[in-house]
Amino acid sequence: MAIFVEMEKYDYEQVLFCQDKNSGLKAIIALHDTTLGPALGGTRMWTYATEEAAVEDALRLAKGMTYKNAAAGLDLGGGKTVIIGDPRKDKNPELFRAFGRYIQSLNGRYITAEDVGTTVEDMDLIHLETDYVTGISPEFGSSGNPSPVTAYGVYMGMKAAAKEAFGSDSLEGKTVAVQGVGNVAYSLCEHLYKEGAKIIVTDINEQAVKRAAEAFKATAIDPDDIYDVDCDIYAPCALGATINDETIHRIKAKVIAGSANNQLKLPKHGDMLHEKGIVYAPDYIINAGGVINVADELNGYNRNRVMKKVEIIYHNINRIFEISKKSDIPTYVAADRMAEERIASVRASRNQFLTNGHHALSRRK
Ligand SMILES: NC(=O)C1=CN([C@@H]2O[C@H](COP(=O)(O)OP(=O)(O)OC[C@H]3O[C@@H](n4cnc5c(N)ncnc54)[C@H](O)[C@@H]3O)[C@@H](O)[C@H]2O)C=CC1
Ligand SMILES: CC(C)CC(=O)C(=O)O
Repeated sequence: MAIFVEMEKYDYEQVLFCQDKNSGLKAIIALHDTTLGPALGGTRMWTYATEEAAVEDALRLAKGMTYKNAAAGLDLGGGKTVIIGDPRKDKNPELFRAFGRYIQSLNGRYITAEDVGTTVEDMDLIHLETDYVTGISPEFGSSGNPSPVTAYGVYMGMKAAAKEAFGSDSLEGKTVAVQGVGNVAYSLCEHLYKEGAKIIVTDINEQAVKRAAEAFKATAIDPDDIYDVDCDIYAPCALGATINDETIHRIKAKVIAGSANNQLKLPKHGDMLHEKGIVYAPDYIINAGGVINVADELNGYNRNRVMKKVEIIYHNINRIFEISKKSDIPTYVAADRMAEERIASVRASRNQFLTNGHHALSRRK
């Protein structure tokens, strides 16, 4: 990969490669755009097939955070980290502390939190080295694991998408096929189960499937069968790019609404969903609950306030559908438009001359 070509193509601000021989840390922090404020986005730990795949993931995820934070109305930019390694085998306290020092070196330009493969305990280790970390243990006045709040937002967004597709936002009796029953999806299933949805689950981790199948009377299926199953709603809640050339013609659902980041492998897959009349709730709109939750820590955390704020996802998803219908554009394009307009308006107003402490002229006596 020609890294500067890639950075220029999507206008990335900065990419930081971090290594610590002692602990085995190999991390990539990607900062996409800080027009709206410091970049906030989680840290993913994953076994990547190649270093190039890790860089690509960090870049895609960071750009997604810029759009997610902008569309959610947060005064935050977009960034993300990937740590190369197996979260079950390669973690050690020194690794997260070394990573925490790298975050501290960015002096507030980047704030992290959990993502796939990282936990509240990992964030607590990072916190030993820097304050620029959220989702740490509640005893520090923090919000802990963001996943239940992400799940609540996905549930709200799924209801809005159901209303669009079926004329009612009730999920009672609807069949929802959930791919990946990790932190977010387990909590999502709790909401679905309470509302009387029929749940189908799959995961590459057999224990995770068993736990969800037992708790929610869900039907367990093999990972590859999720695309062929008869269902009303497909909820991708594992990794990205599951809507692709191989899967798109197999999906029978009328609605796609799930927590995974970067669900569309390529933009053309969003166009294809639009042509097929499948109601797609754009990933970074529907899964913004987690970041709304951790962002609240920056002002002194209040759970009740957060749960109210997260309900905005229902309205944001509706707004996307309205823009999509009015302009006859795919929903992912409508979402991009909403986010880009907010960033552009802030960027334009920042072009005004400001005599603040950062401007050379303000130091003149
Ligand atoms: N945790 C959060 O608050 C947020 C998470 N997300 C996104 O939601 C998704 C899920 O996140 P978490 O629940 O936190 O992660 P997790 O790691 O707890 O759960 C992911 C699950 O997907 C399973 N999985 C991986 N590949 C699979 C495959 N090919 N087929 C079936 N299952 C597979 C894993 O075994 C795991 O159980 C990720 O894409 C994440 O980036 C987005 C916003 C916030
Ligand atoms: C803090 C996380 C929940 C934010 C993030 O990385 C995401 O929304 O993907």
